[in-house]
Amino acid sequence: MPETMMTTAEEMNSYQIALRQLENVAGILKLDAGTHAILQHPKRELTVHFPVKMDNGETQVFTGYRVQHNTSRGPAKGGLRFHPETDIDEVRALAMWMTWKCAIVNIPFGGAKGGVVCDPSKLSLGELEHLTRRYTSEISLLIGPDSDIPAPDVGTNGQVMAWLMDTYSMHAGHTVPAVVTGKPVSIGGSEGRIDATGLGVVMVTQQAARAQGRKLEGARVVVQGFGNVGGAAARIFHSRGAKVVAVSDYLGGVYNPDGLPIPELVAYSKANGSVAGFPGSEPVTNSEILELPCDILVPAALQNQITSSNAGKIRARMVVEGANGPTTPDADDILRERGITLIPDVLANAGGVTVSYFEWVQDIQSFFWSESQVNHRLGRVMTRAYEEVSAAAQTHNVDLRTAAYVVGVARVAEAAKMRGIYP
Ligand SMILES: NC(=O)C1=CN([C@@H]2O[C@H](COP(=O)(O)OP(=O)(O)OC[C@H]3O[C@@H](n4cnc5c(N)ncnc54)[C@H](O)[C@@H]3O)[C@@H](O)[C@H]2O)C=CC1
Ligand SMILES: O=C(O)CCC(=O)C(=O)O
Repeated sequence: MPETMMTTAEEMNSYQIALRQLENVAGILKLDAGTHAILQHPKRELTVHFPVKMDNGETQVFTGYRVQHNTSRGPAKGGLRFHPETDIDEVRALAMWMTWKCAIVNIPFGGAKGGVVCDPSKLSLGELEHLTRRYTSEISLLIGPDSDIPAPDVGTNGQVMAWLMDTYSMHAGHTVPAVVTGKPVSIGGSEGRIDATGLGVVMVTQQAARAQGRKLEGARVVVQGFGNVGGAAARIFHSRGAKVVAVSDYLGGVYNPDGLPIPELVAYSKANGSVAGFPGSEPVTNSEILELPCDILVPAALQNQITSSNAGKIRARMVVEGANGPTTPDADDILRERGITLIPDVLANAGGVTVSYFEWVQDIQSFFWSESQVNHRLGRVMTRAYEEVSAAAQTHNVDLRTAAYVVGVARVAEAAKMRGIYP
């Protein structure tokens, strides 16, 4: 039985936090005990240990996971993380969050996530390819275009997705583009997928700002994490007239209260492997960056960044969760009490999986859309999801995270009930 209540909120791991969040809405939704119990548990988990021949001739054994949380609404969907500190509970939490996220944006997928315990920055390109191909072979029991479709997450990218697609296709004996999303466009990826998560973050921020009678133009934005999500979000905020005053990556951050020239910063980061040291800016650490004065704070790196230790020091009007799980439940309470609006991960970063859905549809049809078609459809999905979550917040008089869970969990429970799988 998953344990949620034995530990204080700050000591909880990501899976325990995910269970606590589910528990918070079980009462509102009057979930029966059987349905609640089923939603607490991942449907299927696979742990694999697999060898990779390293460049120095030695064999190293890596551990990987693929967890499918729920498939009531469709095939399991979710990213693949390469990170030295990933573990089964992190992957379980991320899989559960995918289930709710797909339901909130109302796309026909369940939730899954994968992980390999490794530091991709310490692997050569060849080692990374061998690791990806071997992991794909090991999880090929589970994945497929009708069953479970991986995508990029922390530490993985379009190249990794290309190797995954190729390995799966070699087993199948023919090309199967729809087995994975976030692929390069040249092999069946979708226009717009690279920027989709960041664009979705900006779209929901714009809606929330409008609802508060504020504008994005001139708003001060701070972004923690400068990868696929944070980098794109910073670029798009900048292009829409917001003032991005600070950004960071795992090596450190940079701050300029007058606004950073984001296109130059992107070029600097590409050339130097980090934003740290960008000329004309002050250095900030990854904890300092969260406490800078701003209108919009976007944590877009990892989990548990905003905790009870720093939530009282956040000086943003709005926190928009680009990352999955950056805020602990205790910090949620503190931010709410301080009147800081929080747009939760399962809504704020759902643009990525939404365009992954579009990619899967295009692959199945072998009929491809332009970037403006993709972005237009993404805008419709994000707008509707934001409106539905806001409406649930008003109806139940709850914060946006609870409201998002009300929408997502209700849809999953309803699908399960209709299929007659659960009581
Ligand atoms: N890639 C996607 O489409 C989606 C990603 N997400 C979530 O967004 C977050 C970021 O993912 P990606 O951008 O894809 O990963 P990424 O690997 O492209 O980038 C991660 C960024 O965070 C930085 N970082 C790592 N550790 C850090 C630390 N301790 N402090 C500050 N920065 C740190 C890295 O230097 C890098 O700039 C994750 O929580 C992921 O699950 C959510 C939805 C979709
Ligand atoms: O694009 C996808 O399928 C999943 C992206 C992802 O891993 C996430 O939303 O956390």
